[in-house]
Amino acid sequence: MDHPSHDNITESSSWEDLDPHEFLHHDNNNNDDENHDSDDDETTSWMQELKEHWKQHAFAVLVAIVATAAAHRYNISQPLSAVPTPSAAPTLHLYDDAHEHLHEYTRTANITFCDPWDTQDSSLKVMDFHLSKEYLPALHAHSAADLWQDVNYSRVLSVSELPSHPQMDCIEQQLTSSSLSYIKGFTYYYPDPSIETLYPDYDPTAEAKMSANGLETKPLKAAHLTFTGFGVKFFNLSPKPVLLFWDGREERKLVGEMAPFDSLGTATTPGQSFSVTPIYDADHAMARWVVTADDMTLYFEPMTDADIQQLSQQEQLLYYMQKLNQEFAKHYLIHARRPWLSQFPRPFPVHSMWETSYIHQKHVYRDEGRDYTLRVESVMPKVLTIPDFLSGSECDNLIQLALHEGMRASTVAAGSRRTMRDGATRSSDNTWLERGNATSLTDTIYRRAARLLRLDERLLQKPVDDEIPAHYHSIAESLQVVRYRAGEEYTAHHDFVYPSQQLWYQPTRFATLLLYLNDDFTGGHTVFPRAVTRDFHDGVRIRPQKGTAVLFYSMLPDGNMDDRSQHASEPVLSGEKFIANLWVWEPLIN
Ligand SMILES: O=C(O)CCC(=O)C(=O)O
Ligand SMILES: [Fe+2]
Repeated sequence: MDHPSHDNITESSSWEDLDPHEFLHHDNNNNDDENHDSDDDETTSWMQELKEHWKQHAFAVLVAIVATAAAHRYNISQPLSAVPTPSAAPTLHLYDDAHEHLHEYTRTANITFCDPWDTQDSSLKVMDFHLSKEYLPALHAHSAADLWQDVNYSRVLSVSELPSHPQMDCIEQQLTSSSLSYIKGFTYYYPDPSIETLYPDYDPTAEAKMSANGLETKPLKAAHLTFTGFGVKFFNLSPKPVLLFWDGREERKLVGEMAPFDSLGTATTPGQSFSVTPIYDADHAMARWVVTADDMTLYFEPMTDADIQQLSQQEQLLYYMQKLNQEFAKHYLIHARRPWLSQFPRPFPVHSMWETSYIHQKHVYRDEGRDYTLRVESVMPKVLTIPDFLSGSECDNLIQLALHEGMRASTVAAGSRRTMRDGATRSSDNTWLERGNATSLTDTIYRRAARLLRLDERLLQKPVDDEIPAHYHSIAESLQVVRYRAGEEYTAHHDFVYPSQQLWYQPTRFATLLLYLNDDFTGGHTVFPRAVTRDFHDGVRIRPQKGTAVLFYSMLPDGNMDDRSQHASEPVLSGEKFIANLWVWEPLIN
């Protein structure tokens, strides 16, 4: 979803820079079009697209308001049991019978400002973090959103007084009863497993004996990876929307639009250049970066203290929510030694994950009278294969269904709300197959997938707006069938999305179930170029086999996105490759 930038490196730029202060004080309403010739370039067409998008967006907000009100009317479910839900404003409860796993879902579920708890999960470790007192209102906003289940913070943002919350009481106690000048919090993080644990039959004593006997030993070390890519996340800490560009040597490409106080992510390699421009003037950059492997979160931060004072109360809150995330990310990086790509606070994944303790670990489960075997291909990232997940005729029928539906050029994400065609990144074509009725092949596959994922199959149903109680929420997309012809590929990318910070439940893709529908072609292997092994510099490569499923997780058990889940489809050399993707979201679909 998050697509890579290309390999050229910008050396000089042919457009001028703009003082961010001009931008902050620019009147969007009057001057939207001032710097545009009417019809001469591509810029004009995507500008029109953007304008169209903003028009549609206004409509989407209206729909959201109506949906929220409708949800309230239908009174979908019980409120949180532990905390009273104030009754004044409409709330969208996330629970119903099919969503018990979401019971007590709260954004701040795994942070505490009171006494830290013991770790229940041995793969997680407790970490502490310190926050400046200026983040108090932002923390308060998150806890209030938890109380109210305020899906898009609209309620939190519309009141001047937020309700009290036990966590906030703990912070107050901390600040009054001790001499702490900062807020001290606790959460868990997922430490990378050590290389020894990936190879449990490795015997270090054998090695010591060998070297004592003068024999050459090969200590267990992670292979040095040749691929240098990673995910970067850009933040717009300004009260206006901006455009993010990738700046190549000869061309610029729009990565997407960043809403005020929001972010955008992409996959890239060290040395790539990016810039931010006003939405009304794509020719003038206000900030530029050349990304390095040390800096994966990049901030467009044009405001002075005086500008911040000028912001409305809501804008200030959004600003400090983003600064809170930035502050937490520093602590996370120190403990976990990887960038924080989620949005703090972010609870752990609510869906279960298969244990991936060591490479080639096996799990067997029984479904409809048959045993299925999962084999761990990689622990970092978590990748498993399931041979014969589909039968040969199921694969053939899926291909036929897709061809009948009609294949169109594949697109990649451009921000959280748009997609675009980018043939250099993803040259395949694809189609979407909806989950059908109980007798259809697609329904069979969704049910089988639900049992593999150990999820209630109702969660994988398409949401039906006018049947709110049972089917309102879904965690699965339609089945995407992809065809790659010779020469076509999908360069290294992540499947997760970077949700807007203004979405309380932070929806993102959690797992990918990738189904190989044929294998009568050459090339087209799936590669995880950042997978840690002792042997391979290219990570882990999986050779497509008809009927085999690949299950991999885009999230880590601590709620962070797994940057190592980056993967690619190598170019097909001859023949045609067909796959199907089933994407599962967490906690709910956006
Ligand atoms: O075709 C493959 O092997 C990978 C496809 C993929 O990563 C995707 O469609 O997101
Ligand atoms: Fe993918």
